[in-house]
Formats: sequence, structure tokens, C-alpha cells
Amino acid sequence: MEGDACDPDRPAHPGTFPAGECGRTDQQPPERRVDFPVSVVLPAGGTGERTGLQTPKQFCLFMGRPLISYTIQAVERVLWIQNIVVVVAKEHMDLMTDIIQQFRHRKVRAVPGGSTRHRSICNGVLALGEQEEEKERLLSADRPKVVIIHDAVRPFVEEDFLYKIAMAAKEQGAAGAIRPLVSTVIATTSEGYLDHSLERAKYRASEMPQGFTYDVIYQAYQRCTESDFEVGTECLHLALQYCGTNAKLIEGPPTLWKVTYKRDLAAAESIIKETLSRSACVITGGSEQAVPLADAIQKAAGALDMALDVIPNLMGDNCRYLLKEYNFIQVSVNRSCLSEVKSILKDLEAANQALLHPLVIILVHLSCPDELSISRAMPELAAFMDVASAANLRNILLYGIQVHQSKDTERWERSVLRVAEITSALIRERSPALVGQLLQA
Ligand SMILES: Nc1ccn([C@@H]2O[C@H](COP(=O)(O)OP(=O)(O)OP(=O)(O)O)[C@@H](O)[C@H]2O)c(=O)n1
Ligand SMILES: O=P(O)(O)OC[C@@H](O)[C@@H](O)[C@@H](O)CO
Repeated sequence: MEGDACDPDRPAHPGTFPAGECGRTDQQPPERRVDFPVSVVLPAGGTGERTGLQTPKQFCLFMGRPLISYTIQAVERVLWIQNIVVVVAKEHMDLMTDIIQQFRHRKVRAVPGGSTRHRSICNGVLALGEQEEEKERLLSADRPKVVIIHDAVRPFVEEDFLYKIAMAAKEQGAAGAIRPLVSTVIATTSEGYLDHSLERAKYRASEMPQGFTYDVIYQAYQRCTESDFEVGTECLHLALQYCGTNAKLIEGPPTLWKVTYKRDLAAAESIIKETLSRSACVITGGSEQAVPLADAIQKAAGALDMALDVIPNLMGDNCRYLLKEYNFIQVSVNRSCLSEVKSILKDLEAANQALLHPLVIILVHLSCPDELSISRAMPELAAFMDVASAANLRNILLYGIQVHQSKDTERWERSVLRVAEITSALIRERSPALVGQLLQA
């Protein structure tokens, strides 16, 4: 394509990606079966001026990972979505390609954006229909392909809502997320006085994701004006104005909010940390002595809103924990347990999963009363630090907790609660400063 229909001075897109096949319906849960192809366009070509930061907000890091990677992950894990086009500023194309590779994102391709959001979205839509035969297939009436458009800075989108938008877009031609207005909308005079206010109950905030059949959004962008491209902010409006397609509006959950200001980055980081810290598995190594402590930690952590699974090892069905975003707590009793930690590290390496964020391994060492000297009870501390330093390079944070057996029930219960509290704090905070440290419960 010579130049870019949305932005005449933009170069034609680089090569296209193979047309994705419909997500295999036999892999989709019956209650959410999508039997038509769905693609997603993630506009990420903005500069994020309202954050006041140099780095565009979509590339700001949360636990070592850019915000856009969380949004891509939220979309790519949906089985019935075949292709994702991320639209970034030309100067960020290499960065985006690196992010796709580093975090092993699948089904994703980066294309250059435009000077406005509409131009970027239009570039993304055109990229989906790159080759003529692909566009013909997409425009054929009997196989409406749905295109979901979702701001790349809305990371907390859930499959359930994407499904609702995709199904409504297929039926109606267009669909969009809405949320109740928080503030009343008013119109001002040119002198800055109140002209009138709108009846808030009659209005809603337009959010993302939005969905369109390919023909609707493609035609809308073919027919809209330069002014639409320059100052427009609403794709649903283009569908109505230029295709006569009235979007179905679906109220979305509060999690659809968009990262816009600096405070939103702090809120997003807190939510991401919280979400990644709710689950862990406690590994007893099959030791009978470790089970009571593991069960006690599980119970105490439950009161701290952490769901812990107690397992003997990571073999058989339990290897599934290696494929999730779990954290690991290895309980060891009275013996040097570095080998058990090294075994978890080896299993993680064999699972070959891209660690999308720092993963936590906590070694809980239970020593009995006659082993009070830490140097004898806990594995060689220097070796532990070395293993932790090496693991840190793989985005794995290794911490140690020493707890002493006590026959005094009250004292023992206090110790177990401290183990749970320290574990919860380490998983939530994932502080690099405490890596390789031995904390006392
Ligand atoms: N030329 C543009 C402008 C915006 N966007 C994307 O559209 C989404 C929503 O826009 P907004 O929140 O306004 O992002 P920015 O334009 O980057 O923010 P600001 O207005 O503060 O500069 C973002 O993912 C942004 O990257 C885009 O793809 N191309
Ligand atoms: O207007 P901005 O570019 O800040 O953000 C985009 C949002 O306005 C947009 O995603 C929704 O309103 C739906 O159109």
C-alpha cells in the first residue's frame, strides 16, 4: 500500500502476518464458544503527556514489565482471539518488537501508528486486511470478522467482557463498553461560564473495548473526514455516521478504567501486585515433618487473603504450577535444603515459561530446638546468597525464612503466623533488596 490511507506521509506497513485460524472451538469452554475469527487492535501510539513523564505510559514498567505487556497478555490468553495488532509510534517499533520477543507474546504484531488515536486505530485495522485476498475474506458477508479495539493502557480487561463485546459486535455490527458518569457534564460559554448542564442519568462514559465487524470499521475509516481523524475520539460515532451502524452499548465492570494520569500508574501497579500475589504453592518435599508446618502456613495465609496449595512436589499433575504465575514456598525440616530450592529452579527452567514478572521462591527452614545455631541449621548462607543472586538474573526472587520448632503451643502459633505474614509481604512487595536474605519468624 503506497503511503498510508490514514496518514498520507506514513510509509506502507511492513509485511503481514499469516491469517490466523479461528481459535480451535474444541479448546474453548462450551459456554463461550466463538465460531468466527476475531482480531484485536491495541492502539499504543500515544505519548502519555498527561502523566507528565518522559516515558509514554504504555511503556512504563511494573515489576520489570511494561504496562502494554500486561494488556497484551490479558488479550492473547483468550483462545478465540487469533491476531493482535499493536499500533505504536514509528520510533517505538523496535522497542515493541523487543517487548514481544522478551515476554514471548504470541499472535502479536507491531505496526506504526499515526499522529492521532484515530489514525493509529485506522493503521491497525488496515494491517489486519493487508493483502487483497485477506481483505476480500474479511469483507465477505458470510464470515463477518470481528475487530476488537482496545486502548493498550487498559490492562485489566477480562475475557468475559471481551466475549460480550465480540458477540454483540457480530450481531449488531458495532458494540461498545460504557460506564456510569462520575461527574456531571456541563457546556461552557466562550467566556468560561456555565452554558448548560446535561442530565447525567441520560448519559454514559464511553470506554473500551469496542467491537466492530471488519466491514463496518473498515468502511467507516474509508469514509470519514480529515477532521474526524484529527479531532475525533469516538469510533462508535464513525460507525453510526458513515455506516449507519448503531452500536450496542454494554455496561462494563469498573476494571475497564484507562491509565491516564500519574496517579493511575500507581493504582495500576498496586492492582498488578495484588493480583500476582494471591496465590502460591507450599511444597513439603514429601516430608512428614514438614506437613504440619505447611498446613499451618496455609491456614494463617488464608486469613491474609492468600490462597496457598500444599503439595509434596512439582511432579505429575503438579507440574501445572510451573506453567501458571505461581509463587513457591519450599518447607524444609532440619536439613540443608538448598538442593530442594535448586530442584525448583531446575523445574522452572525446564518449563521454559517466559517469566512475565518476578517470581518468588521462599525457603522456609524449620529447625528443632537442638539446632539453634543458624550456621548449622540453615544451608550455608553464602551458598544460599549465590543461588539467590543467580536466580535473580532469571527474574526469580529467592528469600529465606528461619523458624524454630517450639513445644509451647502459643509461641509456635505466633511463629507460624509470622511465617505467613513475612511470606505475604515478600510475595506482595517482591523487593530485590531482600533477595538471598534469611529472615527470622
Ligand atoms: N496518536 C495516538 C494517540 C493515542 N494512542 C493510544 O490511544 C490510547 C488512549 O489514548 P490516551 O489515553 O489519550 O493516550 P495518550 O494520547 O498517550 O495520552 P495523552 O493524551 O495524555 O498524551 C492509548 O493507548 C494511546 O497510546 C495511539 O495509539 N495513537
Ligand atoms: O480520549 P483519550 O485519547 O484520552 O482516551 C481515549 C478514550 O476517550 C476512548 O478510549 C473512549 O472514550 C472510547 O472512545
